[in-house]
Amino acid sequence: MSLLSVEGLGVRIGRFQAVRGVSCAVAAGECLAILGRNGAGKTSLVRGLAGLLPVTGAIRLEGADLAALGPAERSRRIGYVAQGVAQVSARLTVFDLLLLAQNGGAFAWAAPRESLRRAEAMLDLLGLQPLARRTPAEMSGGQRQMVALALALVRRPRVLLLDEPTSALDLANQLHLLELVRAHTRQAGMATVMVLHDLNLATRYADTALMLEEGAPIHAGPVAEVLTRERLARVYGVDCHVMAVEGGHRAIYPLARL
Ligand SMILES: Nc1ncnc2c1ncn2[C@@H]1O[C@H](COP(=O)(O)OP(=O)(O)OP(=O)(O)O)[C@@H](O)[C@H]1O
Repeated sequence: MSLLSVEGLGVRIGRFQAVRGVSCAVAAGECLAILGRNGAGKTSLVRGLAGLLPVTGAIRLEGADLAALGPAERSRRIGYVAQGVAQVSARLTVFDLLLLAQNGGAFAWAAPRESLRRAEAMLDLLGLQPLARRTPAEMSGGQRQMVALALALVRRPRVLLLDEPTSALDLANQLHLLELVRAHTRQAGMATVMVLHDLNLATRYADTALMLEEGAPIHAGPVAEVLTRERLARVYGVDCHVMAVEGGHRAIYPLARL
């Protein structure tokens, strides 16, 4: 059974139908990449899944209808890291934020030992120990992007939604973050949905992909089947060389705009 399944999903922004007719499923331990051109509806789709935009159709989490869950339960089960790197004004340190996140945002005078342990483990996992006593205002955009992932993961969600999680990261950190996301997804048996513009990162780290065009799905399946030369030409208007590379991955090299 899929951990996350979506059937006939529509997402509206006000009166605008940003997404329509999306059906897909993500198994426990797998990563789905949401792909498509600017304005295709990728962010709207993940915001709909996160409960931040009104949806039609069905979203099921471990077989249960998501609409039946209250907002607190929903946010406990679904971790969401938004697009862009927000300027957080809170004068709280990364460590405090990691404790607060585990408590559903509620302040507690004394954090349980388990929460302290988990916050430490998350700092270690993401290599964020040197930043533990800093506030987000005292960090770079890329560092804040790593912290945003830590804040989502520390709550141990069943579904992780990431909107362009590597947009502010250098080459090494792009790989570091996505390796970590994939390993954590497998190990925790989560379902991860990530919007990615970098098709090479998608072929390397996603198991499956969903390509959107003008709000509608045009292809879904194993990532290698979705990212073919013909489809890239049609969707992006770019002729690409799609090569098999070491590790069984594919590399996509853009040759020319068509
Ligand atoms: N507040 C809004 N009101 C009306 N339409 C909107 C609003 N916000 C976004 N849209 C439109 O919804 C469509 C989908 O936007 P969305 O942000 O989901 O696209 P995207 O695929 O994530 O794009 P990008 O790759 O540029 O981030 C776009 O055509 C956009 O112009």
